[in-house]
Amino acid sequence: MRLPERQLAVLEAASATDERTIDDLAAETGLKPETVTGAAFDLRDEGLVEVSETTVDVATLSDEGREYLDESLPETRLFRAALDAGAADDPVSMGEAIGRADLAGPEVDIALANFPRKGFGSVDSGELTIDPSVDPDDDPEVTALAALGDDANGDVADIDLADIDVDDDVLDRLASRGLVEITERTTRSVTLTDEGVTALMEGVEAAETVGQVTPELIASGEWRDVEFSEYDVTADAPAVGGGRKHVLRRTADRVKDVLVGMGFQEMEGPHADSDFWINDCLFMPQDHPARTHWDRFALDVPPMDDIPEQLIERVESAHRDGYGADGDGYHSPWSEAFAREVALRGHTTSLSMRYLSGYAGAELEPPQRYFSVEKVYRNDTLDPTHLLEFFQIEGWVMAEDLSVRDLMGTFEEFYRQFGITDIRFKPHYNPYTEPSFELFGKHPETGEEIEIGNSGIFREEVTGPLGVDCDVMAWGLALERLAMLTTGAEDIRDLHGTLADIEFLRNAEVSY
Ligand SMILES: N[C@@H](Cc1ccccc1)C(=O)O
Repeated sequence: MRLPERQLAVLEAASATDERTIDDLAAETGLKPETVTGAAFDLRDEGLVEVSETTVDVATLSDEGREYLDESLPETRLFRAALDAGAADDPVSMGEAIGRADLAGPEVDIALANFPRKGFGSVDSGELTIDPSVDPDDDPEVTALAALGDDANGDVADIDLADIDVDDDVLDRLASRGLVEITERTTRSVTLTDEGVTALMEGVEAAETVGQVTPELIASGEWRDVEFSEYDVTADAPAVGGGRKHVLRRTADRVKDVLVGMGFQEMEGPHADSDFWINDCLFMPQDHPARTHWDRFALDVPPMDDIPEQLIERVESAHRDGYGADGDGYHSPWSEAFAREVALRGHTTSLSMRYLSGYAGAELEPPQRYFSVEKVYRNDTLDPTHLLEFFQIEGWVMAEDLSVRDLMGTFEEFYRQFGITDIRFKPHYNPYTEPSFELFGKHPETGEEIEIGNSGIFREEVTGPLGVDCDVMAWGLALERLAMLTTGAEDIRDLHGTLADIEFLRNAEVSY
């Protein structure tokens, strides 16, 4: 029989009568434990060994536990200091006992909490009394700490809980104090089967195998002749957490791919923009509540001066007098100075305005499709579905004769690419679109309908002054909400920010 070298080494080191652990075999063969595990599973598949598994609870002292093992628990030190100060006879002041015990920082609270709990004595109006019948060396927590720290070299080690005699309650207490950590450990052991013994007696030869293809093997052509070891995808291996793109960034990339695939071009433009592009072009009255300070991050910078004069005039006239023959304006104040003020954009519809007006590039002839996936800023209150900064998926289609069916069909097609087929529409109001619709999607975990976007067909009061004389349907969708639907995250703050769970970020998938 021929076996790959590592399998042969494990086979020879294994015994038919003694179970040998992976660690033993690794020490004997000089192979890494994960290599031995892989080889053991291969040998098992060939019927040459048996692999058994046992799970044990092991305890390890934490750094703090180790420290107390060397220097005594804070409450023990407090007891001794109080005893020295005569607290067995008369109460001593807490300050004096703490000073004598040389307790500092958090140790003081730890000592004062555990001292009465253990019946060492009492703490009353700033004074300590001790119970002289107590011997702090009999404290079961102290004995347990000593048992856990006691390995042959006096080093901290993992101790199999079955090997020591420590009460469960005491152990739980030490764990809740953060002095020991209890974990489950699986140990695998290997024994030769009859077939394994027979194979060894008949003689096994080592076949040289290659674990990994290298550029050298390919370049030299040697790969044709070597024998490759087989992969066992079920074998244990250390997890490698490599760097990867953030799930939100990957979702954004995916959104861009989908929209480009649907024939859209990407827009770009400034995060800090004039109120003109953010609001005035959208026929948002200047005294609209959302334009006041509580929704807007105003910036203390000079006003924006390079806005086309004629466009300003047309927009102002739409606000004051309305657009078209039967137009009726807002009859509310309109100030050019306010229009030129700069703020962080609260939506990326500012980019749509720049492009539709022809300011961002060429005059556009229908049909056209544009999008952006960019950050927006709102002075909202943080909660599970709101952040102060988020990504908006902005988009619009310019064409002759668009209808609500085009709008709905576009969203159905877009969300279908993410496996979302049950979006719902709700009539809505925006000052700049008519009709308007909010979009809702069902959260995969909670079943709740969450708002995922806002959309509509731009009013003539918007398109007219921009110089567009056909239909434009448009939307702003929330990237984070889409990611909540695709990843199942229930709180937007689980997706990014300081609360996000690193394991979630390592493993979250973006659906394709
Ligand atoms: N600007 C809107 C989205 C939207 C864009 C274009 C048309 C209609 C709605 C929002 O932020 O909610």
